[in-house]
Amino acid sequence: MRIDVVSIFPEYLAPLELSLIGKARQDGILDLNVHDLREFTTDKHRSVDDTPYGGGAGMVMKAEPWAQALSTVAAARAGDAARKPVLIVPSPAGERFTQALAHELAGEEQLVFACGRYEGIDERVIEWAEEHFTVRPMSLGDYVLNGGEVAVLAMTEAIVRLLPGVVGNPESLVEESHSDGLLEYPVYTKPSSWRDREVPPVLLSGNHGKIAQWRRHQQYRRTAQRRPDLLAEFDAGNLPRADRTAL
Ligand SMILES: CN1CCC[C@H](Cn2ccc3ccc(-c4n[nH]c(N)c4C#N)cc32)C1
Repeated sequence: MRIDVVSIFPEYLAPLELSLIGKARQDGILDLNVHDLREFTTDKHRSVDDTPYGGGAGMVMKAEPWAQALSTVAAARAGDAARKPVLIVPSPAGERFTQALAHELAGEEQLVFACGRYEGIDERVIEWAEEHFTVRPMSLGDYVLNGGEVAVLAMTEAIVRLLPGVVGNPESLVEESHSDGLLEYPVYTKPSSWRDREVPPVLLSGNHGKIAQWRRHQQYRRTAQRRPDLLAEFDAGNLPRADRTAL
């Protein structure tokens, strides 16, 4: 997978050199390219913003630097030339980023992220970009950040970790939160007794059927307690009757 990120703060993306994402880059699984938007300006002040038409607080990001940057990225396309790369525009006004979307986007050959700042990017850029990209405004969550970079860090990690060869044990991707519509079960490790708190005995039993049943039940309990909205969506018909009464 190729990922291109355009930002006025390229150093914000430095954490993508670390840990599993960094290893994916070293292993050739991920080709990550970060571009400084100011490299695509032409004035001596390297201007990327200006005052908003219609008035209002703050500044808006100018269209031309973005068009120059995104055209350069589009030209460096990876994979099937007939398939437009996906341009993800982090925005509080975007579709909500979810684990399902992470899986969908992990199937793309190239992703481009446009990190806005100030009050956002001139809307005509989004309209123009449709010629070269499949444009998807996307929100990390229902709260306001100061720009798109934090969202790109989170989205990139959520997507890239799903690529084959990135996570050591692919099994761990199966039972994690949101992978099957439920929250993940609690985990424990040595020592079995810690500050008078014991590991649930079933986990020490060696009975894999009972352990699996206990873990599934914990998933339902946690989801019911912490995210009843998810349980409403989840097909409760999968829930064994004994587990339902215990919720
Ligand atoms: C129009 N608003 C006004 C308030 C300040 C905003 C700053 N900003 C500028 C670019 C930009 C990009 C993403 C996000 C963002 N916020 N929350 C999320 N989940 C996001 C995501 N993805 C925020 C951003 C812009």
